[in-house]
Amino acid sequence: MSTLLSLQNVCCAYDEQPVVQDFGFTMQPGEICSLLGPSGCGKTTVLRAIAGFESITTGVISLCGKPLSTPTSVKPPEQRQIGMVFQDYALFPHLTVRQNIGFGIVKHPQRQQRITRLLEMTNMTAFEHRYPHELSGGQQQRVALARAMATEPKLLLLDEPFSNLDTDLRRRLSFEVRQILKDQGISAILVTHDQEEAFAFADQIGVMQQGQLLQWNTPYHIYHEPATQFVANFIGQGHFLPGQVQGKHLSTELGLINNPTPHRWPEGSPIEVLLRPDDIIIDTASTIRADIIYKTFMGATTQYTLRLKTGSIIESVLSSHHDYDWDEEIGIRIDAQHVVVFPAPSH
Ligand SMILES: Nc1ncnc2c1ncn2[C@@H]1O[C@H](COP(=O)(O)OP(=O)(O)OP(=O)(O)O)[C@@H](O)[C@H]1O
Repeated sequence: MSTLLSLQNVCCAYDEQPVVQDFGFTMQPGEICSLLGPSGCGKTTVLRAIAGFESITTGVISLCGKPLSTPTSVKPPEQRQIGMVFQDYALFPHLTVRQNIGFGIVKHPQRQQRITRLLEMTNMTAFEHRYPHELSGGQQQRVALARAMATEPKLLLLDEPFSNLDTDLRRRLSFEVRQILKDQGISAILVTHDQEEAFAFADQIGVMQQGQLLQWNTPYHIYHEPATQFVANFIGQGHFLPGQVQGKHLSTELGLINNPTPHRWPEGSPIEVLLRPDDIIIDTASTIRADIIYKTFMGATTQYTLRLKTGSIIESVLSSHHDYDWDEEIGIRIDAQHVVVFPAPSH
């Protein structure tokens, strides 16, 4: 399959101040990706460079093998066959839903049929004669999506499109939009700082920090095999427990753990093991004891914050059928499928 989008060694700067550095990834047709990272890390700048609103200082951005941006040439946004959906919907207030959707396809030979199809696809047929101010936030975002899809772009760029909506609607709409994109085979890049949204929406996720791409992989691999400590901390919950390399194992205060990379560090090297809440289970017979210092009931599960005898803090998530009390001492053990280890930071 030929590559849809490729970024190679892309750098972007504002007033000669670099904000995106040596950025690179590729996307296949039909893929949905997400750029995830803390505020100010450069997500929107990358998206705007792909759309053609920002120039690049090094590297190349190509679509279907043809360069869109190089440091010396920038194809204008309207010639890129790339659609964009923004956080604030950006609908035309004086146009109806139908007119908004049809705005970019005035010369389309089957304009009315296409609009009707897009109205159906986004479940907005009943609202076609309304104006944007007569719509809810979720409905406005559906119209913005239909308008962006009207021109049949090769790629859709979604810049925090759900962030103005309340949590419940955000989850539902992002699920719906993913279905529409997948049904239509439309490729998309979602920019978000909400990791749950990125996990639910994207086939591939790029985690960014300070203008750099730290890891580009599936949500599963990003969660279970984070490439750096920053990714491990940023994604999901978890605590690092200190330990040492001991043969094929890692020696920790929770006992010996299988070392997934036994040849990586010499015997005795200080390391840190990432333990996710689902890696720690209750075992009443265990000699490893921990005190419950905090407990959060979450419906189907309860999350316990546990203090080990050394003072280290870890977390455990359990079915809420079990109900342990604050301050209760419980037996625990590790049941980790994916052990993530980093060298201990040198102080
Ligand atoms: N027009 C601009 N002029 C100068 N600096 C800018 C401009 N736009 C963004 N920046 C800076 O570039 C960096 C990256 O900004 P960007 O908007 O790409 O980050 P982001 O990851 O999308 O952030 P957020 O999640 O808060 O939207 C930030 O430090 C920001 O202050």
